[in-house]
Amino acid sequence: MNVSIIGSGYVGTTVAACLADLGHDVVNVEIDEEIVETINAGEAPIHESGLAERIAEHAGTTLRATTEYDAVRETEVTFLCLPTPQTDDGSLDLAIMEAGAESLGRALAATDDDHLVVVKSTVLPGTTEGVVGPILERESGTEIGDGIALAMNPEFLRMGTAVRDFLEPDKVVFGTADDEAAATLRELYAPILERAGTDLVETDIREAELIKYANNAFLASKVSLVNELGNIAREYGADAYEVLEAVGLDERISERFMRSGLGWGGSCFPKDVNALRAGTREQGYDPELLDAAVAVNDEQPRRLVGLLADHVSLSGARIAVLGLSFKPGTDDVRKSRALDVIAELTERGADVVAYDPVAIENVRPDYPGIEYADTAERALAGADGAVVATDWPEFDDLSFDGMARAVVVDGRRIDVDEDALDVYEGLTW
Ligand SMILES: NC(=O)c1ccc[n+]([C@@H]2O[C@H](COP(=O)([O-])OP(=O)(O)OC[C@H]3O[C@@H](n4cnc5c(N)ncnc54)[C@H](O)[C@@H]3O)[C@@H](O)[C@H]2O)c1
Ligand SMILES: O=c1ccn([C@@H]2O[C@H](COP(=O)(O)OP(=O)(O)O[C@H]3O[C@H](CO)[C@@H](O)[C@H](O)[C@H]3O)[C@@H](O)[C@H]2O)c(=O)[nH]1
Repeated sequence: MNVSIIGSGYVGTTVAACLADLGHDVVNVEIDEEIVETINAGEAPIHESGLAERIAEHAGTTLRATTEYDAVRETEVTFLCLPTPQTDDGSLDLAIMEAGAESLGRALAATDDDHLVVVKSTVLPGTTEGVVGPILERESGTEIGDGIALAMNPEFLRMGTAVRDFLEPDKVVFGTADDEAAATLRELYAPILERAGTDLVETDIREAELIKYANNAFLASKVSLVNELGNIAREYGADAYEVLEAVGLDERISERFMRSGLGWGGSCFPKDVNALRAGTREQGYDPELLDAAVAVNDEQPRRLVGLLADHVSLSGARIAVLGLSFKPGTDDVRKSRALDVIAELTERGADVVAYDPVAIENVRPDYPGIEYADTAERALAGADGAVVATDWPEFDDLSFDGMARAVVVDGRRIDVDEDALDVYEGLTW
């Protein structure tokens, strides 16, 4: 099938390379010329395991990139993989989606061929039919349902495992308004759907939109609940990891997403939970549980620094921060809890020296006032205290010998020889 993908970021690039790998002819439409050139040169614009090989194999044959929206006319299906960020008040910002839909609609005005437009970006219920659809109709001069069909196909991939998550998902969700659109999506996804273990959910567009938010709201709230239980465990002098491992043996609960500590960050959970909270309030409903999930999450970095302050006088102290990315396996620092830890430490007068195996250059421009080390050992050398903010595997069994005083507060439960330290505090154990 001939497919176009609008936007070539984490989602768009992954989906394009994987669909090419499944045998489709794919064109990426992207406004960033550097990304376009990178893909056309057979290279990956982002780092994701399994992506570079796929782009190298298919670029120039069944995968290409362009800045020209006209390319969509050579295809039958277009996926919108554009960013849906949050505004300053936390609500969903649709400006980029609207601009993309306008360009797509204008490109489709010059063809009479039937076209299926699939929203893959995360958007609140009603957006696909209430915002994207009308823009497409206005710009193309074609009515939805009479030449242009609309669908919503949310994406559940995680950063760091994007290719595997796309090709081997737990579920695929198609939100469609007509049988033909659903049939097209089934054909496009056939190899993925044939895989044992992939559930297909076929529903209406509004439900598909909400499934994505409900999924992220559930997972983020689960981690916040796990963190609250972790905080409670600590009050009782119990080990939250032992407690929650046992709790997770109940199949109704599941052992996954049970790691308590510093909380959730990244480019999705914070913005999606906030968009859902803001959108829901507009509908007249107070999402109190989601508010509480955010409040618990916001408190964890302060709790971590508070624990350190019990042992180290922070003003003028040299404090090593181990890990900057929002989770291991990525250089993404968007809404990383490590940044909240740094802000809190700095506010309390500490001199921060930070280390991360890959993310330093993404932090440096916004935090020029702190020191950066090129190894964990160098960050620890002479430090009065250390905090673990990201559970990078290389922090397991790290030597803290070089510290002025080995005071370590761990927000992620790494493997540590506690006996070799002066003080070891776990945030939730
Ligand atoms: N990153 C994830 O792990 C993930 C997972 C599932 C769903 N999502 C959702 O998918 C959507 C896309 O997220 P992302 O992380 O891929 O975003 P991203 O910021 O990584 O990439 C978006 C790309 O779109 C391009 N772009 C912007 N305006 C454009 C325009 N008018 N025309 C063409 N290209 C344009 C940008 O240059 C950028 O390369 C969001 O709604 C997000 O919430 C993200
Ligand atoms: O037990 C856990 C699991 C996760 N986290 C934290 O939660 C955040 C998010 O982690 P993860 O879900 O692995 O990362 P993302 O790549 O942001 O993926 C989420 O967000 C994507 C974008 O919407 C969705 O597609 C994915 O399904 C969803 O897992 C990170 O800060 C993790 O450190 C914990 O603290 N404890």
